[in-house]
Parts: sequence; C-alpha cells; structure tokens
Amino acid sequence: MSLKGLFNPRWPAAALFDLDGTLVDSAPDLAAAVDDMLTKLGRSPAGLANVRNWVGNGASILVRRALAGKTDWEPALPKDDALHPDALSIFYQSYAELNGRHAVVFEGVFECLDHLKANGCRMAVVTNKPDQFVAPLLEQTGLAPYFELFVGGDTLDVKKPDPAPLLHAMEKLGSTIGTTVMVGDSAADVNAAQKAGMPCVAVRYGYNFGASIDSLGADAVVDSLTELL
Ligand SMILES: O=C(O)COP(=O)(O)O
Ligand SMILES: [Mg+2]
Repeated sequence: MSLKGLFNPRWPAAALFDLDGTLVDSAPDLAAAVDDMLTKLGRSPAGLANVRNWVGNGASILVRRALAGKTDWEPALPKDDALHPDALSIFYQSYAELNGRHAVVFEGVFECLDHLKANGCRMAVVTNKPDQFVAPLLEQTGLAPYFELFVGGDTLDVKKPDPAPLLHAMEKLGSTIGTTVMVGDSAADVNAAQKAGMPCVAVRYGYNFGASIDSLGADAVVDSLTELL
C-alpha cells in the first residue's frame, strides 16, 4: 500500500497512535524510574540505553526485564519473581513523580496530527503504558487535545500485541477496519495491527526492543511522521 493511499485527504477516517517511542520519547523518564527502583533494591542502575530496549510491553514486563537485566526476561528467576511485586510498586511511585519530566514529543508528530485533524480524522492513543500515567503525559506534552480517547495498558484484560485494544479504540471512534490505521514503533504494534487486519505504519526512530522495525511487515515504515503528509 502506498503512503499516498494510506493518508490521502479522506483516508484514514481514524488513526490509532502508540505512545512511548511513537509520539513521545519517554525513555529518559522511564529509565530514571527504573534506576531509582533498582537502586532502592540495592542493585546497580540499568541506564537509558538498556531501558529504551525494555519499553513496549507495559510496566510489569519492564520491571521484570529490569530485574533480569535483559529483554528476554522469561522465565523469571525465582528470586526475581518474589521481588517483582515490591519492585513494581516502587517503580509506580517513582514514575508517578518523573512521568513527563524529560519527555519530548518526537519531530514530525505535531505536523502529522495537525494535518490529520484538519482532515477530520478521529484519533486515539493505544498504549501499553499503565492507564494512570497516560493522561498526565498527554496533558504535559500538549498532545491531549488531538485525541478523543486512549486505551491504556490496563483498560482491558489484554495488551498489545493482542489486537483487542486496537479494535476497542476503533469501535469507540465509530470507525471500521477498512478506514482505520495503526501507527507504532514496535513489534507489539505491528503484530496487533496485523492480527486486527488493520494497516500499520511503523516508525524507525522508536524503541522496538532494540531491533530493526523494517522486516516486521508493516504497510509503511517511516523515519518521520511528516513522510505521511
Ligand atoms: O510499555 C509501555 O509501558 C508503553 O509502551 P507503548 O506506549 O509503546 O505501548
Ligand atoms: Mg511504543
């Protein structure tokens, strides 16, 4: 599918956007919260370069990865498993303080959202980020006015790469499979869109667990959302 076809003036009717790594570079705040949690548990900090690669499957798995020190965290070590509830609770407290502090909206995002809004496109955020952190981050970054709703990591019982959060947002927007597009930065987004039967735009500048996004089968892969205009 050509980029022109994806974003011609009357299409899409609805667009679903991933948050972390697609709209906002939130990794510095997430890394600060992870490192605060690790330090409080008497461990060494993980650092931004590692934490960037651990974002995208929600806070619980982010904390499991931090305790394991690697992206492929499973199966959790028994001692890490026992530590996980406390670690998660420390992370939540810390991230509640740090959320949005160093977060930056990626280049091209506002231009793309302005263009879509001007063309009557209805928009939602579909993120694995815990619900309580989503609205504050959207408010702080100036992104909130563009979106009619968000589906967060605990809005439903399942998260991306399950297609349900995308389908839920699509239905709430009153849109359909043929007129909705998903935009994301990771395999969780591309796989969810594919399972939903929805076209997907992937951005190269995001996190994607440290891997290239090019070979996942997204309908378009871009370096900036301005390429869609
Ligand atoms: O993993 C997270 O917490 C958030 O990730 P997402 O916004 O990229 O879905
Ligand atoms: Mg993401």
